[in-house]
Amino acid sequence: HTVLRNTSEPPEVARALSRVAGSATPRRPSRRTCRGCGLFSRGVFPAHRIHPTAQLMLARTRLSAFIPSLFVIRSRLAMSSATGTVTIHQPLNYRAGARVHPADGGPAEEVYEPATGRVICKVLCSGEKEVDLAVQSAKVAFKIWSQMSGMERSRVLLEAARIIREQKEEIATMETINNGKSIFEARVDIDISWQCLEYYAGLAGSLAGEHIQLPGGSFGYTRREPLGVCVGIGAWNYPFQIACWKSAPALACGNAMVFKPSPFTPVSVVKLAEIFTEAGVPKGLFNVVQGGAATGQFLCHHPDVAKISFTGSVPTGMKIMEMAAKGIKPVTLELGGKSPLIIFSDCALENAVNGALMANFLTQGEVCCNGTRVFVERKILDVFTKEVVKRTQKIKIGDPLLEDTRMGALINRAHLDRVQGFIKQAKEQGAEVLCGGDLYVPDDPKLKNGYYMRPCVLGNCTDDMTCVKEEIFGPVMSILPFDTEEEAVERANATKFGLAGGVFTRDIQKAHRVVAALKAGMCFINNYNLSPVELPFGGYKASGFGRENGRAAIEYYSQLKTVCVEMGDVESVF
Ligand SMILES: NC(=O)C1=CN([C@@H]2O[C@H](COP(=O)(O)OP(=O)(O)OC[C@H]3O[C@@H](n4cnc5c(N)ncnc54)[C@H](O)[C@@H]3O)[C@@H](O)[C@H]2O)C=CC1
Ligand SMILES: C[N+](C)(C)CCCC(=O)O
Repeated sequence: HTVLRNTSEPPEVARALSRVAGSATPRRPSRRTCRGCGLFSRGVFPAHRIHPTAQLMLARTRLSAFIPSLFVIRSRLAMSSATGTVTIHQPLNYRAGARVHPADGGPAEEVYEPATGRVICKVLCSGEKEVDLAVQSAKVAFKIWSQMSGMERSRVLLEAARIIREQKEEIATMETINNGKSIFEARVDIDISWQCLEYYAGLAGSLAGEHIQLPGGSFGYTRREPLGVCVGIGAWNYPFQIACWKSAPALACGNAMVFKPSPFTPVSVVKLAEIFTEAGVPKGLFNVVQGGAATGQFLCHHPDVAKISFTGSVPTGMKIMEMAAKGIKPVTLELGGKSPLIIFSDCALENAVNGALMANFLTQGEVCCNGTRVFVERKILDVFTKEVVKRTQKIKIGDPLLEDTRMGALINRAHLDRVQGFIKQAKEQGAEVLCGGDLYVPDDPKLKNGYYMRPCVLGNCTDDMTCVKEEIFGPVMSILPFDTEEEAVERANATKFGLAGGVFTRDIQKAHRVVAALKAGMCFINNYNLSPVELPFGGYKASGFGRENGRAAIEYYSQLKTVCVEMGDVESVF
């Protein structure tokens, strides 16, 4: 019924695509078309009657009208998977369109639920053979996917976005259980994830080259071509979202992907792989290999990998770049930060306080672009600090699956200890703990072994303190007074990092002047930590290079071919 396209690809892709196309283009019945399938009746079937085969279509439509209510039930079930109850038994690798156990690999590693400290599953780290199988499976799918038009790829990505929306509650719940962030935030992450797929679905159909006239009627043109099999390596703070930020532009450009999440958060990305398959990507287009550094190294060294996109720490980023250099592979590096947030005395105070909380305490402070160095103009230092402390003390910590929780548990015991170590050192170096910083033990007995701490505000800070220089990746804000704009900008830039920065002021000229002077890839004026997928995101200096999101990401997942066409004769110099 919905033959909207050429049928040169394998039947499963054709079937999936026509299903997608069919559901994406509802047909309005007209007097001369069949009310069921929308086909022109050719007079054989009177307009008021329904084409017999279309009765099946109508039944399907009625069924799909019923399906949303099934999803509501499913979502409610997902929501009932309370903290401390979930265990995962399914395989966590995904290859050639199915969950699989790795063909080889190292020992199994335990995966925790940060809210309770319980083991929710074990992850089998993939070895060289498994990595190779995943790359080979991606290569096969790449041959099909890269030949499809942008519009065809767009339909599949839109369908994947739709399925994510539909399963949002289930995915967000899993993300909360495995990462420890509040369900409130996890839902936002999943929204940003499907929006990212929608955005690149929108761009896929418009990817094009140029036509350039040359003398004598000759001409040249450029083709924007995919790179091949891309590797995505993710951090644990935004497991599902990072996978979408990488796979959406990669797939829109016609690439295949092998993704390795952090071994701390292996769960939700396999769901994404299943959704891509359900949406109609060729089997093997998006694969998941689980594991840590060793698995990552097999991926980076693989000769058939065309590109590596990495999100993680600066030290690992350096290693990735070294490995990529050996194979002349392009890399995108989204690394850490120690971003400045500059609050001028002419700001709207309440907005600035809200901004400072947004800049520091999302996802328990485990956010790369956090504005953890809060420079406050001395004139408002006291009032600002007092208000920030008051609001920080009110943040509701606890069971991340509860609706009113705003801060859950940190990723694991080792990381919690590390953050605690930074606070201890800050005190030794002369900083004053204005609030929080201590461990938090919830009343609920099942949460006793979770990794909670109270969000912390540090006063009396100076630029040379470790807490001001190093990325803590926890809920710790350092407040630093300043007197002049020049001083604030200079101190803001005095860091090896350059991921983000922010300014709060009512003076628009000052706002633009200051962000223009900040050496950072992502700047905010009068807000912080928003993530519109339309805007490019990425760092300067040690925070990495390449961009995710926005049109800019297309550059990093495609390459340009130039074709020079001679319309005359060849004039040889020989
Ligand atoms: N700029 C950005 O967008 C973001 C940056 N980050 C940064 O990530 C860090 C926290 O995340 P982590 O997972 O602890 O970072 P990490 O660098 O330890 O690990 C990141 C990923 O790299 C893998 N990996 C580790 N060693 C490897 C190696 N030798 N070869 C290949 N892969 C390897 C890990 O298994 C994981 O999947 C923070 O520094 C944070 O700032 C986190 C999120 C976003
Ligand atoms: C979504 N946002 C802006 C809060 C953080 C994104 C970067 C990261 O993965 O840490």
